[in-house]
Amino acid sequence: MAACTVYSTQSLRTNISIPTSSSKTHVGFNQKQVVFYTKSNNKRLNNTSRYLITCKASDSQTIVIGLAADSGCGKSTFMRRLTSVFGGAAEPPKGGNPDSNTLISDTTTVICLDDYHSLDRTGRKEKGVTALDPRANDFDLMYEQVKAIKDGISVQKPIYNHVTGLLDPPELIKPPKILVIEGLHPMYDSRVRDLLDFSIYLDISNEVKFAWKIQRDMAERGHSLESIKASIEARKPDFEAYIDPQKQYADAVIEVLPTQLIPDDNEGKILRVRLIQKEGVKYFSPVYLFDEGSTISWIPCGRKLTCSYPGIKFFYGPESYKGNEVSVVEMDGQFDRLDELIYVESHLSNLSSKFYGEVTQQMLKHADFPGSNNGTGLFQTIVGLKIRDLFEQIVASRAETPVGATKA
Ligand SMILES: Nc1ncnc2c1ncn2[C@@H]1O[C@H](COP(=O)(O)OP(=O)(O)OP(=O)(O)O)[C@@H](O)[C@H]1O
Ligand SMILES: O=C(CO)[C@H](O)[C@H](O)COP(=O)(O)O
Repeated sequence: MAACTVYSTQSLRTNISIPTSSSKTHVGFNQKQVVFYTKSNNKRLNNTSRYLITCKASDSQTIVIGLAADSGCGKSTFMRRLTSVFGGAAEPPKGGNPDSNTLISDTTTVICLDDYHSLDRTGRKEKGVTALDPRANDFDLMYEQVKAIKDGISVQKPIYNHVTGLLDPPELIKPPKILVIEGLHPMYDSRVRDLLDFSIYLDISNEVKFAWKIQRDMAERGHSLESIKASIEARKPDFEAYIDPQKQYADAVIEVLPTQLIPDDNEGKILRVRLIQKEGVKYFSPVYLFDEGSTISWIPCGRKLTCSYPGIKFFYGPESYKGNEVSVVEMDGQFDRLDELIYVESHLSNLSSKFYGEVTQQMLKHADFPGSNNGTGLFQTIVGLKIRDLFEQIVASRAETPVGATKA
C-alpha cells in the first residue's frame, strides 16, 4: 500500500490508502491530478480538478518537535544545544535565500513559524495587529505543510524576511529525521498540535525577559531603552491571549524566574530555573534527583562544588501544573566552575545520556552560549538528550512493527 493524502487547493481534506498497483501514476513525491468517483453509485464527482493527491513510497515518518516561546526568549540558543546533541552543525539551506530562517543539520531541520506570517510588516501595521495575533498567521498552510513533511513529502515553505519585513519566495523543505517547528505558535492550532511527538515551552518571566531583551536589542540591534519597553508593553495583551496559554499543552516547560536566594533581587542576573516535566508522556520519562517521586531540597555547595554568593539550591518533587501531574527539577543560582557540574550530574537520574558525564561535556563544549552557568543551559541540554532518546525509541518501535501494521 502507498499512503496518500488528498488536498484541495485550499486545505487538506482527507487521508486515504491506495493499493500501489492500482495507483502507479500517483506513487512517489509528485503531485498528480486525480478523478474521484462516489463509492455508492460510481458517479464522477464535479470539480475534482481542484484536488491533488500526493503519495509517499515508504513508511518512514519524520518526528516532529514543537518549541514555543516569545521572541528573544532563547529559542535559537536552545536549538543550537539540541542540534549539537545529535552531532554536526546546523546551517541555513545551501545556495538559498541568505535571509532564510531555516537551519539544517544531518538529523534535524529547524523551521521558524514566523515563515507562516500571512501579513507582512506593512500589512500588520495597516490592520493594527501584532505578529502574535492568529489573524496575522496562516495556520491552514502551517498544518498542511507540517503534515506533509511528517508524511515524507517535500514542501515549498514560504519565508518571512526579518530584514525587509516582507514575504519572500518559498524554499524547498525536504523531510528530515527530526523536524523542529519553533516560534510563537507551535501548539496554538489543535491540528498542528496533534502532529507533535514532543513539545517544549520556554517560559521566561517578564522581569527576566525584559533584562535579556534590553541586553540584546540595545547592544546588538541599536534600539533605545524606551522603544524596547514600548514594544514589550505593546505585545503583552496578545502574548497573554495567544502565546502563554500554549504552556498547558507542553510536555516540558523550562520556566525562568528571578532568584529566591537574594531577597528582593532586582538585577535579574541570578536565575531560578524550573524544568517542569509532564508525567505519562509516551517515550519520555522525567529526570529526577536522588529518589524518584520524593520531594527533595539540596544545597550541593561544599567540598565538591565551589559556590560563591548567593550559592546554589536544587529542588525536586511532584506537582500539579495546569491540571497535569508533573515532576519538577529546579536549580536556583549559578555555577562558578562548569567542570564541577559532573558532581551535580552524578546525582541526577534518567538523563538519557549515552555515557557518564555527557551533560557536563555538552555544557563545557558550549560554555560561551548564554545560560551555560545556570539552570537554563543545564535544562536545555537535558531536554536535548531526552529528545534524542525519544527519537531513538520511536525509530526502534517502528523497526519492531510489521510492515502494514498501524504506526505508534
Ligand atoms: N539562558 C540565557 N541566559 C541569559 N541570556 C539569555 C539566555 N538565553 C537567551 N539569552 C539572551 O536573549 C537573547 C535572545 O536569545 P535567542 O536569540 O536564543 O532567542 P530567540 O528566542 O531565538 O530570539 P528571536 O526569536 O527574537 O530570534 C540572547 O542574545 C541573550 O542575550
Ligand atoms: O515575534 C516575532 C517572532 O520572532 C517577530 O516580532 C515577528 O516575527 C515579526 O518580525 P519583525 O519584527 O521582524 O517584523
